This record gives sequence, structure tokens and C-alpha cells, in this order.
Amino acid sequence: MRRKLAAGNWKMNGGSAELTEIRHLTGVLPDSPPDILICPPATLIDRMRSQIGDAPVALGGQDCHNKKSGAHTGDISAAMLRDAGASYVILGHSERRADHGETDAIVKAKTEAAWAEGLTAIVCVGETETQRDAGQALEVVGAQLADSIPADATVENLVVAYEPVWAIGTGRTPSLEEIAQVHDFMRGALAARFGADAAGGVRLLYGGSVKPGNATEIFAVSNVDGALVGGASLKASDFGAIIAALA
Ligand SMILES: O=C[C@H](O)COP(=O)(O)O
Repeated sequence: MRRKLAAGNWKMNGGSAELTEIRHLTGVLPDSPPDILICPPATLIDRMRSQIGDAPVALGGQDCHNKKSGAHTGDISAAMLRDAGASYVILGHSERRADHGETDAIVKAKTEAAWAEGLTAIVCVGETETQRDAGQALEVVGAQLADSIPADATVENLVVAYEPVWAIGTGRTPSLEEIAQVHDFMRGALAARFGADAAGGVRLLYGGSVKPGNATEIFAVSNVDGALVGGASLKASDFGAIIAALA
């Protein structure tokens, strides 16, 4: 049985003032919540840890370097994330792939670094609008899965997020049938590579314009085990409603 996961990606948003959102969120959690994760900017992880107290909310980073330490100005290692209180890290988000030229090989190296520090990697995949219009969505997602995920994936160390690039921050979402098609495909691809048991336990998240208004129908889709939420995770009432839809 896969535990559902509601993951919030704050991206490059949030400072001291937004820490109050966490206090509001912990006040509206359902009695039996799914797994909850927030990935704030790295500058906030430590303070957010203090704000959360005993609430069942895990913290994660939004990226890490593939090296443990050294002369890499501006970068953060998986060990540093762990030291700050993170247990997850998002890797290969399309914004990193686009803004920083991250290739599948780089994502794979970062995933190995995350695993070496005991972090669970949320590896992101997803096609552009041009690729979808050309009928290449499954081919693109399949190649990203094959080339971004290292060989020793397990139920504990891997989560996969399907985020069609054209649905991120746009208010547009794929049809429920399209989400099901990609998620079923991903489950099959993972099973072919890692075996049915491991693949059957890896959580598959949908990401891209998830809101309180569409969360329930998306969470009912085959092989959707939760969501990676951007904009709506910044507001406690919205993220709380998405969490409730998953509970
Ligand atoms: O990581 C989160 C995704 O990029 C989705 O962002 P969004 O919910 O703002 O569309």
C-alpha cells in the first residue's frame, strides 16, 4: 500500500514573513493526514523546522549538487540539506532543466548524491507542449525516467513526479485520461526496470496547476499517489485543502 504524499514546492518564494503559513497549515491538518512535505527555499529549512514542532510535516530541498562539498559557489550539497533538517530533495524539476541546463545525466548524478546522504529524491519528468502536440509525451517521459534515475532505486529512496511543462503555473492541466495514461506508463516502465515489487511501492506524483478545485478528481486517477504543488502550496488554506483531498 503506497502512502499518499502531498508535496509543496515553494520555488524561489518566501522569507521570514511566510513562515507563518506553516503555523497556519499545521493548524488545519486532517486527523489522518497523508505524508506531507514542504520544500521551501534552502534559506528557510532550518527556521521552518523550528516552526513545525511535532506536526507531521517533512522538509525538503529543491536541488542539490552532486558533490558533497568543495569549491562550488552558490551550490548546496545533499549533506547540507540533511544537516538543515531535510529528508527529501526535488531533482530535475523542469525549471532547473531549463534555467540551468540540467541534463538527465546531471539529474542522475544528483540523485546518487542525494541517496548517499539518505535523502529521498523526487525526480521530475515531463514533456513540453511541443512534444505533447507531436505525440511524443510517453517517449520523452520514458527517456527521462531511464536516464535520470540511477540503478538502485527503492521504494524508500525514490518518488517520481510527472509534471507536464505546459501545465506548470499556467492554470492548464492535462485531461484525467492523459494523466492516467502517463502514470500507468511510468508504473510499467519502473516495473520493467526495477521489478514489480519495487515499482509497485514507488510514489508517483502529478504536478502542474493542482488547486483545491481540481485536486479530488486528479487524486482519483489511476496510479496518482499525490501531488507536487507549486503556487497553491504557498497559501496554508489552499495547501491544507489539497492535503484534505488526499487524506
Ligand atoms: O513543483 C511544482 C510544479 O512545478 C507545479 O507548479 P504549479 O502548481 O504552480 O503549477
